[in-house]
Amino acid sequence: MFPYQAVVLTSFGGPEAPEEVMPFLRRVTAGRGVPDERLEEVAQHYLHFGGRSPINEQNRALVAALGEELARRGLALPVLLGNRNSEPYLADTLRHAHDEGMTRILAVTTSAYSSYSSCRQYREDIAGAIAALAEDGLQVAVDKVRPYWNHPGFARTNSRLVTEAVRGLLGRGAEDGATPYLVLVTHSVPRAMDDTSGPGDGEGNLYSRQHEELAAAIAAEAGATLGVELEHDLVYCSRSGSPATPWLEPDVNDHLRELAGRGVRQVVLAPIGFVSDHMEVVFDLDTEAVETATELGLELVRVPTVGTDPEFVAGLVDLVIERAAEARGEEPRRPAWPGDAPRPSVCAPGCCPNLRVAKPAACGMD
Ligand SMILES: CC1=C(CCC(=O)O)c2cc3nc(cc4[nH]c(cc5[nH]c(cc1n2)c(C)c5CCC(=O)O)c(CCC(=O)O)c4C)C(CCC(=O)O)=C3C
Ligand SMILES: [Fe+2]
Repeated sequence: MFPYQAVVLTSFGGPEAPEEVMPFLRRVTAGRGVPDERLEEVAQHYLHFGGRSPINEQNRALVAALGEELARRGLALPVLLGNRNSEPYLADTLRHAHDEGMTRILAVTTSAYSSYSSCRQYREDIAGAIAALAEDGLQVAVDKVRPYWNHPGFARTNSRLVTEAVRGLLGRGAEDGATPYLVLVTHSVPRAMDDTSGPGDGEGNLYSRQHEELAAAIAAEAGATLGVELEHDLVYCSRSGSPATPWLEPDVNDHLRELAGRGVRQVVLAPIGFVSDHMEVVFDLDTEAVETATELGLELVRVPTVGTDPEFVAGLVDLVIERAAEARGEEPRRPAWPGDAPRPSVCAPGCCPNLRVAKPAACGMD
């Protein structure tokens, strides 16, 4: 028996028209201490693209790809989309699912790592959606697949995409024979959020450590495949919040300046922190960082995100099957690369805490 009646791709959401931009930004930042100047700046990023984020279309493509891969494995499971910050909202999606008789649902988030923003906040919003239905006497149960930063489907796909990008640059041949420099990039978060990422017992900084570990593994594997010594750094983009609050650094633009100063001429920029080419990627990287690189005379190649890459999609379906086996009380094989420590599918109590207000969170032991 398959324990779930549907999969819900649980994502951030984004605006699709200019008039949706400010309401979206206010919803995302409610109670999060983001200054108005920052909101106006980010509104301009969206308006630069006609007020439309590419994220929803990308999620719809992933929903379709997941449905096809599930069907290919003999699992005729509906795949739904539920967002945290724009339509279709998660609560509405779960309500429709309940109307169709689906009461046990598996969430797959579009976020791979451990931290409050990338894991617990999704769990809080899942709990909020379940509570909204419960107010109307409707019961749904939601489980979630584990954070998949080190699931081979995500990690190895990133590694292959980086390898292909570096190979492309090597093929063109730098006149001085220099190897391109690999810069891996993810969303910055407040230092306090990173410090508390993970389950307390000496495991803080899980967010930055997971990225560091994957970045090093990719650099080593791509270098070995191509027979070159590939230097790499992990950097951060999309810093928000108050300028007085410390966030993870270095910023990608500052780092490109430093690399150019050290004589680097070619950079491969790999957004390993994101699963699709959404606004952070098309603005903060493809617009802003590309502009910085151009000013510096750096050649920059941006690696694609995993998107709907078949190896990534197959990995997500593997995770669905793994979680279903766990729900049946079995002990499935839980592959991990890099390392040998897959994250638990049910989060530990107090994992990646909300540092502002205590809120109920689903898919965990608290
Ligand atoms: C770790 C992380 C991810 C990766 C994990 C994941 O994917 O979830 C992520 C993804 C995303 N973040 C997104 C958009 C925004 N994030 C903001 C603000 C913030 N993000 C934070 C963290 C993260 N964010 C944090 C700590 C803040 C500060 C406010 C707060 O403490 O919550 C703001 C407010 C304005 C600003 O200041 O930038 C916006 C508009 C979009 C949608 C893009 C699109 O529309 O295409 C996506 C996928
Ligand atoms: Fe964000």
